[in-house]
Amino acid sequence: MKKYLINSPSSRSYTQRVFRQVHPADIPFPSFLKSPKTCSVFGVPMVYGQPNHGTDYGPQMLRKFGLRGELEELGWTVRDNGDIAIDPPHENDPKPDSLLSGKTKNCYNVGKVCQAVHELTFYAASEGNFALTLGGDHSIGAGTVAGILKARPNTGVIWVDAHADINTPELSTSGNMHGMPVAFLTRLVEPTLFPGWDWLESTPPLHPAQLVYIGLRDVDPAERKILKDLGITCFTMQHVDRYGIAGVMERTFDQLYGRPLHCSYDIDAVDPLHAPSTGTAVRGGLTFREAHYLVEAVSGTGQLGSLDMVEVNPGLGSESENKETVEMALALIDSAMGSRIL
Ligand SMILES: NC(=[NH2+])NCCC[C@H](N)C(=O)O
Ligand SMILES: [Mn+2]
Ligand SMILES: [Mn+2]
Repeated sequence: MKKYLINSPSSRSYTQRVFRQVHPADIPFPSFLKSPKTCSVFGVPMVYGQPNHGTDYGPQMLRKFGLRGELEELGWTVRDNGDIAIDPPHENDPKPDSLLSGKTKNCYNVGKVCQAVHELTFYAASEGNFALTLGGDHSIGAGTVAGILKARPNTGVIWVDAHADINTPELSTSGNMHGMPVAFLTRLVEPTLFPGWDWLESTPPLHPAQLVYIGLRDVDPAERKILKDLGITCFTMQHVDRYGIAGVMERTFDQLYGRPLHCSYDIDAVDPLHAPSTGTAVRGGLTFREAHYLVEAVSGTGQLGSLDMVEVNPGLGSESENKETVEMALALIDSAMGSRIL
């Protein structure tokens, strides 16, 4: 019998491995990745899913702070595909019928960027590569996850975020599309109603049972209802308090057992004390160690095949805040890719 209840007794299998494994060499190699282990890196300097400048500097800053060298040190063959070209939205871009579909800022632009991104992650994953996507704002998660699902349809998605990003255009109060990718992925939204999004129909929908949230603490009222109606597993910050991050990870792996894993890490899941430079910071987030343990545990399952690091905005804060945020994001990528203390 499948267990989706967060309080169900643990199957232990993942957990035992998580605690046994302390060295990257001990992490079991996912059967769906080729050898030598190869990481395809995609920069997606996207800003049009939200109102701030600066998320477009995310990819180049992560590279500048030493991404490639650190991945290579962890034993990865790195294929850095550079940044994808993103055209700004144009006033002649097709617009959805607003009566039918509510508010979507830059709908066509975001859709087209996600289409390009889904082709990249699909291709990388089909070749047996690890797909590492550097954002950019979180609207691109609709693209990364859709492409991964096309290549590995039974993938389990761990959405690490202060926010649920599951607003539908109808219900969104901001109209910012970085608050909507999960609604598109789970098909709460009919892709053909939205110009730029028809390609999504060629990808498998994300089933609610394939999705787990960790770190939530700022959920809109309409999102709360959706999460409840769909029965999506949410580990809010209150659950982190209650079970501890290790308990949350155990429960996550119980639900997603046996699936390849994708982790979509919004840096705003981390407490603003450690990652202040992000557009929608919310206090009361993951501590430095909780944020790391989360990805160490995911990596320790030996099932992680793709990762997004998004919403790093090195243009928002002071110089030291920006540096701290980029360093935090980079350290989290390292942990997800196999870095351990000992
Ligand atoms: N990826 C993010 N940081 N999303 C923030 C979303 C905030 C809010 N729920 C909205 O829909 O606008
Ligand atoms: Mn997000
Ligand atoms: Mn967020």
